[in-house]
Amino acid sequence: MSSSNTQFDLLVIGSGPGGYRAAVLAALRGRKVAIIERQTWGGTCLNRGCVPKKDWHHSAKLINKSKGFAKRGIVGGALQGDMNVAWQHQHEVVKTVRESYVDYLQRLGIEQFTGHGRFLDPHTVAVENGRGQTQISASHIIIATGSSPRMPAGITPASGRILHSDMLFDEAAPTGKRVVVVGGGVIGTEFAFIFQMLGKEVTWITNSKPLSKTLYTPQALGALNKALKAAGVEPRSRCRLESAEVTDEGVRLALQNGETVEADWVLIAAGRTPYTAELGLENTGVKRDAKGFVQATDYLQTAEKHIYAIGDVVGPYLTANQALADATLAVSNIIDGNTRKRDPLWVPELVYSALELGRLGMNDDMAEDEELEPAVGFAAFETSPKAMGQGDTEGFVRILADMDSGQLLGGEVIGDEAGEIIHLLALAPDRDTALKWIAEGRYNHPARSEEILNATETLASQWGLGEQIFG
Ligand SMILES: Cc1cc2nc3c(=O)[nH]c(=O)nc-3n(C[C@H](O)[C@H](O)[C@H](O)COP(=O)(O)OP(=O)(O)OC[C@H]3O[C@@H](n4cnc5c(N)ncnc54)[C@H](O)[C@@H]3O)c2cc1C
Ligand SMILES: NC(=O)c1ccc[n+]([C@@H]2O[C@H](COP(=O)([O-])OP(=O)(O)OC[C@H]3O[C@@H](n4cnc5c(N)ncnc54)[C@H](O)[C@@H]3O)[C@@H](O)[C@H]2O)c1
Repeated sequence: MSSSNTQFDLLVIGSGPGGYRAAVLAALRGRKVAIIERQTWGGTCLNRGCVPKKDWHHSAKLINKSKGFAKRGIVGGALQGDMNVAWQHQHEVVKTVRESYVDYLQRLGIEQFTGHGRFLDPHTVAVENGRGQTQISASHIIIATGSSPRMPAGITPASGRILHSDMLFDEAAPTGKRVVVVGGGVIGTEFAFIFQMLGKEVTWITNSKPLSKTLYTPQALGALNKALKAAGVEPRSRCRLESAEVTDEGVRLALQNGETVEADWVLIAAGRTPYTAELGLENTGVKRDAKGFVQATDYLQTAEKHIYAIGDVVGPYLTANQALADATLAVSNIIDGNTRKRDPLWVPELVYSALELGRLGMNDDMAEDEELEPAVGFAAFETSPKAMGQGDTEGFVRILADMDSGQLLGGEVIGDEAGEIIHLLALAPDRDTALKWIAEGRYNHPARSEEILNATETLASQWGLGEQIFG
């Protein structure tokens, strides 16, 4: 056993978007920081989540768009996908990003420990790897250990055949054309489209309508369904997977309605659970809830005042965007005292499928529940000169504002580049003046982002909010 005598200001356990960002922010503010990672640096998001998924989504979009290339004068026919090459491409991208992440940590003087972190007592964490144990002490500790895939009861993963999303990227590309995707949540909705575009024959099994548990409006989900259908992807809703067995030819899946589906491989996307295995929380006062999430206040402080927890391990909002927002908040609360509360509704959420869907803030039902009167500002991409030139006019911007004050209540951006455009709503200095800020902005023309301004204008022209927003 070796032992580090170094005392750190901050120790971060886990190097996903939450942990990585927290370490960087604390170092930028002059703190002495250490970070521990048990697996691959960068966590789920970089190695087996957002980053490789976006790489594939971009390829899927190009293939989908290529159906309309001929009428633009781009000849050669529609494009086709190759999953093996696509797998290699994301792998190279992830490797390059990972190297630059590790390099940045080094340049900031953040001490990196590779191994499994386990609390020995509330201020000491042991890092264990094949070479022995190091003990690290710190005044403050952030738990950022993320989550892992959940398999439905009785279903066991099997390499190349019965996969969860981690296996998709941690193992070689699965082979075979007949693919089943199980789950109508975010991963199911994204990968059913991606696999279909990469040349697979996708059967998509969902036990409820896709994304039905999210806050997207019926209009947004309707636009997504239309785009999925046009791409040849349709869910078989009200189907529940009961069992999956590996056969000589692939997998055999039994559904609750009595049907059997044969395929080469299946991706199971049935949710994720917080990861706190062997973390030694029993040696601290940190508590978990009934689902295993680490309990933390709105300041992200646990029952041990010097231990904070962020990202997926706190839940219930399992996005990199939330983990990044949490990191900013936890570091600020540690350094400046508890001044900032978690505000998940205002962290943008995105889905990358046959359409990009982005949203933040309240939806109509939530606004009405709060007894607010929402005015709806709307602009469709079908009249955007940029979108027309791109031949990509699906989708819209929809903004909710308070009828009296013009305060921003929430918004949706549906369509290509939603993940970029949504920042105009997310970065406004405050919600009272957000739409004024948009109204007074300077824009590049023609651009898809201008539809945010056009939707804001309809709040004035149709709802009489001209003075509040443009005055
Ligand atoms: C397929 C897929 C696609 C996704 N796409 C998106 C997207 O487009 N946009 C988005 O916002 N979100 C996306 N997500 C969600 C996003 O990846 C997660 O919400 C995010 O990674 C959570 O960040 P985190 O820092 O909390 O934890 P993680 O990224 O899970 O990182 C936690 C890290 O802690 C390490 N760790 C755990 N225990 C220990 C220990 N005891 N000692 C040392 N290290 C430990 C783990 O090895 C891991 O590297 C996606 C997820 C998946 C699965
Ligand atoms: N773009 C993003 O931000 C992004 C992308 C991917 C994943 N994520 C996060 O990762 C997490 C995990 O994603 P996910 O899609 O696995 O989870 P999810 O919780 O979003 O959806 C799981 C789905 O699986 C269904 N399901 C469960 N058991 C089933 C069964 N036996 N048969 C059929 N369907 C079944 C559920 O009804 C649900 O629709 C989510 O919380 C999500 O926020 C985010």
